[in-house]
Amino acid sequence: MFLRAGRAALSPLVRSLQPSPVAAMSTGTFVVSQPLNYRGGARVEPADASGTEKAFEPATGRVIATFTSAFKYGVKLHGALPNLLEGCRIIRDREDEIAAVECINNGKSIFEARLDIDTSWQCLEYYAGLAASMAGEHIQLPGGSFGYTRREPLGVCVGIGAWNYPFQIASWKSAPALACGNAMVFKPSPFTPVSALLLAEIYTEAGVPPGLFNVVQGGAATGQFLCQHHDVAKVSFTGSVPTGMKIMEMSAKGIKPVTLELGGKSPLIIFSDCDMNNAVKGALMANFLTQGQVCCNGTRVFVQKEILDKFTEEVVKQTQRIKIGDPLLEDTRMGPLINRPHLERVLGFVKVAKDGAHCGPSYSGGFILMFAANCRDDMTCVKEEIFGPVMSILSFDTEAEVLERANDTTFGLAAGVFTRDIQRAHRVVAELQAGTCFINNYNVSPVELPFGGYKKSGFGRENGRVTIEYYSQLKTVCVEMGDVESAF
Ligand SMILES: NC(=O)C1=CN([C@@H]2O[C@H](COP(=O)(O)OP(=O)(O)OC[C@H]3O[C@@H](n4cnc5c(N)ncnc54)[C@H](O)[C@@H]3O)[C@@H](O)[C@H]2O)C=CC1
Ligand SMILES: C[N+](C)(C)CCCC(=O)O
Repeated sequence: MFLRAGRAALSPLVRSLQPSPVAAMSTGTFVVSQPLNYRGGARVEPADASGTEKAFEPATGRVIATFTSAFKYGVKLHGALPNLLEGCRIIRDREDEIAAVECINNGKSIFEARLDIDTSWQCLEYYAGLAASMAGEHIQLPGGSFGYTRREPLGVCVGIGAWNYPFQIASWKSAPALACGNAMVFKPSPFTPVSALLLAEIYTEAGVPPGLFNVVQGGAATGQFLCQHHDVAKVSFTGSVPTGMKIMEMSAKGIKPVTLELGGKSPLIIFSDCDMNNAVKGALMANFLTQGQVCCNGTRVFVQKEILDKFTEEVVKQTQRIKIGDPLLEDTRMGPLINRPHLERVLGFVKVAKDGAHCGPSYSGGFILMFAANCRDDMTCVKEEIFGPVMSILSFDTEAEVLERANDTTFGLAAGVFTRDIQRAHRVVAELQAGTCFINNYNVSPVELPFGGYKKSGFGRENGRVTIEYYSQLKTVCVEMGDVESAF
């Protein structure tokens, strides 16, 4: 039975930031006063404002922005390929400032926010390279005739984001969309409306034509409006399964392709021949990034019986060392959950888990961290996505048994295996029903690798070369070099 929590005294940001409109940020002081919709290359108040919403700083509960939701939208395509490399350079230059905004609005630690900004500029850099190498095929046909294919943009793509990786999600969607010659209208989660605006301004500064990347603020109604809009050619969505179903239904009416990055309840399998030190670090990476609010987290940790006690003991030891508190402090590794209703939802799972497993929560304010040992597969905390810092540990005997249990879920986003036996590692991942599998690591995200799910975790991919296919359409050109052989 183990738990650990606490709320550090909120203290001023010690890092000094570059002068900028949002400089000198420290916990409890940051306020955004500029408009949060972005259109035609500038921050604007929408003409068709449908009411205002508030955005909060999770660490203090303070309002940091009051913003206007929008409902009308028109975007023109320019057919210009944007300079993503320059965007990448600006993000790197402004990394500290963007990370601080992300940390304040989301609650994740500044340390982690910087890693997210790294994977964001890496994504722009990657697709800047791919944009120049996009090519079709040349196919020879009888009689000297031939055909070729060309990749063409889809048009205006809509990106709808969740609140857990606000800047990264906006980057992972917009970079491939723009690299393929599309325009994008991005709607962030109303909980985290701020950092997408920084990305929009960076694109403009990088010379991206006005109107190519736009930000529309709002909740479900704005999202629905965008999905149903007749000018929209594609929707890429990151969020929950129930919303994903609605997005697919709406898109089906317009025969629009969708990419769905949805939830998960991923297995992490630890065999007794693993490198224990790495396996424990892997389990922490699989569960506690962004306060556990990560879709691909390996929340069902299956540990082979021989090493269960030792592994559990080590996980507890290292979990107790995680520094919880003010997310803007350099040594903090875990901040608050996104908001109080979400905290209460997570605690609800914990309460139910306590009846069956050896565990227990401890919290104060928005901060909590716990795990449940000796879980059973039928427990609610093992079956349902919690989206919080709650790791469930289960024991197993054999490879065949653990594979069956690992796959016994309607989700299929990610999975992991720790073992020193290379044959077993590949045999096991081949059997795992998950779109993204890790061997001897977890939750690393090289942008060169496609990311996405199986089953109810969605379809389509983000990152990697293949994502070009999700943001473009293939035109086939058939060329006759002889005479027409008419049937008439
Ligand atoms: N697979 C992945 O990459 C990720 C999946 N998620 C999943 O997202 C969930 C948490 O994120 P939330 O923001 O709470 O999810 P959510 O589904 O409530 O909201 C996601 C986005 O959809 C918008 N939205 C809500 N209803 C809509 C509707 N009817 N039509 C159009 N748009 C609508 C929201 O305003 C928000 O921008 C978790 O279940 C998590 O697993 C989160 C991050 C990454
Ligand atoms: C970056 N990573 C792999 C930890 C999570 C990305 C998916 C998400 O948005 O939850």
